[in-house]
Amino acid sequence: MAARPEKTFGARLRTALDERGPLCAGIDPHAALLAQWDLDDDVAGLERFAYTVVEALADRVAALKPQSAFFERYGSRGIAVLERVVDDARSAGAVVIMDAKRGDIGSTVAAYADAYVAPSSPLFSDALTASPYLGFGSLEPLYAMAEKNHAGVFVLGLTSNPEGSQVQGAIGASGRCVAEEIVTAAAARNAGASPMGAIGAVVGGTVETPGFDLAQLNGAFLVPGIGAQGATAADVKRIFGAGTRNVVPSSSREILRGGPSVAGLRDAAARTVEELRGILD
Ligand SMILES: O=C(O)c1cc(=O)[nH]c(=O)n1[C@@H]1O[C@H](COP(=O)(O)O)[C@@H](O)[C@H]1O
Repeated sequence: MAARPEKTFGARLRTALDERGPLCAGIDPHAALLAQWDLDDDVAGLERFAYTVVEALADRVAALKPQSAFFERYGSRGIAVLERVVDDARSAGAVVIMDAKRGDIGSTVAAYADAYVAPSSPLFSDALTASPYLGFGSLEPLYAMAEKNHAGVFVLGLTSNPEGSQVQGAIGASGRCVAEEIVTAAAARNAGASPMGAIGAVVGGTVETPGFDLAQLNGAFLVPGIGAQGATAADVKRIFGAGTRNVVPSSSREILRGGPSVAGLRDAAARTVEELRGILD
C-alpha cells in the first residue's frame, strides 16, 4: 500500500517540471510498437516493453503517463504489469499520470476514485485523466478524494482529436463553449492553491487557438499530441502564449519509437525536452 504523499500534487508536479524539464512521456504499448521492438503481442512482450520504458525514463522525465487501455487488453495479467509500472515509476521519482479517462455518475465515480487516487489501491497514481462530459460536477467524488490524498485529476478540456469540438466547442448554458465552462469550473475549484491546484485540464497540442482564457486555471495543463499527432513545441507556445509555466507537453509514440534500447529511448526523450525547453518559459 502506498502512503499519502507529503506534498500536494501541484507542489510535486512543480518540482518535477523544474528539476527535469517540461515533458510527460506516454507509455502506450501499441501492438505495432511491440512488433517494432521485436516483442510478441502478449503479456511477456507488454511486460518487457513497459519495464524498459520505466527503466529508461522514470529517473529523468517529469511525468510518465501509462495508457491503461494498452494494459487492459491483456486482462488481469496486463493490469498486474500496470500496477508494477506505476509503483516503479513513482519510486524512481516520476509523477505518474494514469491515463484511463474515467467518467460516470457520481456514485460510480467514487469507486474510480478508490481505484486510482486512494493510497490503499495498488493502482494509486499521482493523477488520473477523467472525462467531465457527464457534467463537471459528476466527478466531484474524484476531486474530493484526490485533494484529500494529495493526488491530481486532469479533466478533458479541448482534446487533440478532430471529433472533440462537436461536444467541447458547443455553446453551453452559460453562452460560453463547453470546454470553457469546464476550465472555469476547474479554476473555481483551484482558487487560492499554491503553487497550483489539484485539478488540471487536457488541451491537445493540435487544437486551434482556444478562444478563451486558459490562464485562469491555476492548475496544470496536460498537452498530448506532441510528435505522432503532429503537434510541436511551437504549437504549445501558440496555444498558451506567455502562460506556459504549468504546461506539461506529452508525447507517446514518437518517444517510444526510440526503443527498444534504453539509450534510444533516453535520446528521444532528451531531444523532445530540449525542443520544449527552448521555446517554453
Ligand atoms: O488524456 C490524454 O492523454 C489524451 C488526451 C487527448 O486529447 N489526446 C490524446 O492523444 N491523449 C492521449 O495521449 C496519448 C497520445 O499518444 P501519441 O499520439 O502516441 O503521442 C494517447 O495515450 C492518447 O490516449
